[in-house]
Order: sequence, then structure tokens, then C-alpha cells
Amino acid sequence: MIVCHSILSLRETVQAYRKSGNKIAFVPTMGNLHSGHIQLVHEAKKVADVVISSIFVNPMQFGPNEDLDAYPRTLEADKEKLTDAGCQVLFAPNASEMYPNGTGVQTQVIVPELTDELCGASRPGHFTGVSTVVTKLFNIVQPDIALFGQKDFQQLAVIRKMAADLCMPIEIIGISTVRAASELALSSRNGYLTEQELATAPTLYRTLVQIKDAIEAGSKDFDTLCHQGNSALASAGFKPDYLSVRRQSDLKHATANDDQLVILAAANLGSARLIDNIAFALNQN
Ligand SMILES: Nc1ncnc2c1ncn2[C@@H]1O[C@H](COP(=O)(O)OP(=O)(O)OP(=O)(O)O)[C@@H](O)[C@H]1O
Ligand SMILES: CC(C)(CO)[C@@H](O)C(=O)[O-]
Ligand code: BAL
Repeated sequence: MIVCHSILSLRETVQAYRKSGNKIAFVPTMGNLHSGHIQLVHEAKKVADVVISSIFVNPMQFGPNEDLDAYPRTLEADKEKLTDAGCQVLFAPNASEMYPNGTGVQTQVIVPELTDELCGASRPGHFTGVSTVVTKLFNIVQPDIALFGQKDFQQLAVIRKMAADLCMPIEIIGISTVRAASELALSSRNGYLTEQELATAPTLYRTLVQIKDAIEAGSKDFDTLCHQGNSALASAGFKPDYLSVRRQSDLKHATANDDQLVILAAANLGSARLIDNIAFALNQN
């Protein structure tokens, strides 16, 4: 695997692949790779000739009291995993390569509407940091295809809207969430959990499944279901942030007439902020 730390060397590497007519797929990450990330690389290999991944812990998407400094950085182990998965190129810039003048004066990409609620409400500026860095990464790599996980459902929606609104010639593909045997969604931040918290963490997904089951059984009182879900999470030891039934298309609050639904949740457990979701179609017959 070719490892590039500078934008210039990445551009030269991509140009050589392009000259040979290769289709390029891109998998952006923040590193500390697990099987969820590797699944994105496997899926990328199915749809392109060359897979480029990036590892960059983007300071612009972290709030002042968030875990930027604590975020796990495991570059050597990550390189091995990417090589084993058949990734051909890794772009691993440092912050001054990506933001030579600092993040304060960086031109921003702001995606309206989708970013005000859910994670956007509790992490102000987060999605502007994400859409700005993803735009920069897209301009640097210039892939044909980019793959993102559905675990970060709102992020995927933001990136789809950004790519469409800004006419980016890149196909965005969403990949199903990879889970542990306990059904806990794999996430780098699971590494912050103690053994006891790890045993509690699957309750987040189980709560989503219970709400989905109730909706499929005919309940339309989404507010009460979410209220009960939050109480169950709090009893299990979580500090719930949000739990909400939304429309898949625009993440607006779902009504009784909607049938393409997604239930999204975020909750703190110990020092980890966990997110998860479950998307499903209601049979309205
Ligand atoms: N369990 C998973 N299954 C599928 N894709 C995933 C999973 N976890 C993360 N991804 C995807 O991998 C890409 C990189 O995500 P990131 O590096 O932030 O990993 P993460 O484990 O989600 O970290 P964090 O704990 O910070 O949320 C994103 O597109 C994300 O949606
Ligand atoms: C898309 C991303 C790599 C942008 O920093 C990050 O938000 C992530 O890992 O999901
Ligand atoms: N996987 C989303 C990146 C973040 O939480 O900052």
C-alpha cells in the first residue's frame, strides 16, 4: 500500500492511477480501524479498481469540550489492516497539511436544514466541520465513488445533500452498520467503555429494535415510544441525548402517514458518546 502524507504526493499517485483508466473509490475515516471500516474497503473493492482510504482526525468537527485529544490514533495497526483488506493507497495528512492557516480562517461548506437537529443540535458546528473536510478530501482525491457507513446516518444524509447541491461528480454509497456479536454497532469510541459499560452498551440498539417492533405492530405514538425508550436507557445507565423517529428522506419528524422511517439515537455511556439507528420500511397495507 502506498502511504501519502502530503496533498502533492497523493495527487501524483492518483494521477498515475487515472492515466491507466482506473476507477477510484474513496473511504474516508478518522482511523483506529475496526471491521466496520474494513467492510467499507471490501465494498469499495467491489465497485472500483483502486481503493484510496484516508485517516485524518479532523479538528474542525470536534467541539471545544469533545475528545479530539483523546481520540485513539493507531496508524501502524491501521496500515496493516488496510493493506490486508487490499486498499492500495492511504492518505494520512497532519492538521497543518489540511489546514495550513488554521481552522479559524478555513472556508466553510455549510449544509442547511439537515444539520440543525439530532447530532447537529448537541454538537454545534460538527457537520460544518465534516462537510468542509469531506469537500477538501474529495477535491484532493477526486474519486469516482465514495463510501460511508449508515451508522452515521445523519452524516451520510448530509454528505449526499452536499454532493448533490454542489454538483460533485461523485457517487455516494452507504454501507450497512457492522455490529459486534452483542449487536453493539462497532465504533472507535467503544474503546472508551469499561467492561461493565460494554455489557450495557447493546441496550442502545435493543431499545431501537423495541421501538421498531412496536411501530411495526401498529403504534403511531412515536413520542410516547421514544419517551419510554429514553427512560429505559436512563435506567440502564445511559445519559440519553436524543431518540427520535424520522423520515429517511429528509430526517424530518415522522408522521403517521410516513412509511420510510429511521429511528435515531445518541446517548452517553461513561465517557463515550454512542450513536446508532435503525432504518426500515413500513408495510402500509
Ligand atoms: N460499525 C460500522 N459499520 C459500518 N460503517 C462504519 C461503522 N463504524 C463507522 N463506520 C463508517 O466508517 C467511516 C469512518 O468513521 P469513523 O472513522 O468516524 O469511525 P467510527 O468508528 O464511527 O468512529 P467514532 O467512534 O468516532 O464515531 C464513516 O463513514 C462511518 O460511518
Ligand atoms: C467522514 C469523516 C472521515 C470526516 O472527518 C468522519 O466524520 C468519519 O469518520 O465519519
Ligand atoms: N463518525 C463520526 C465522526 C465524529 O463523531 O466526529
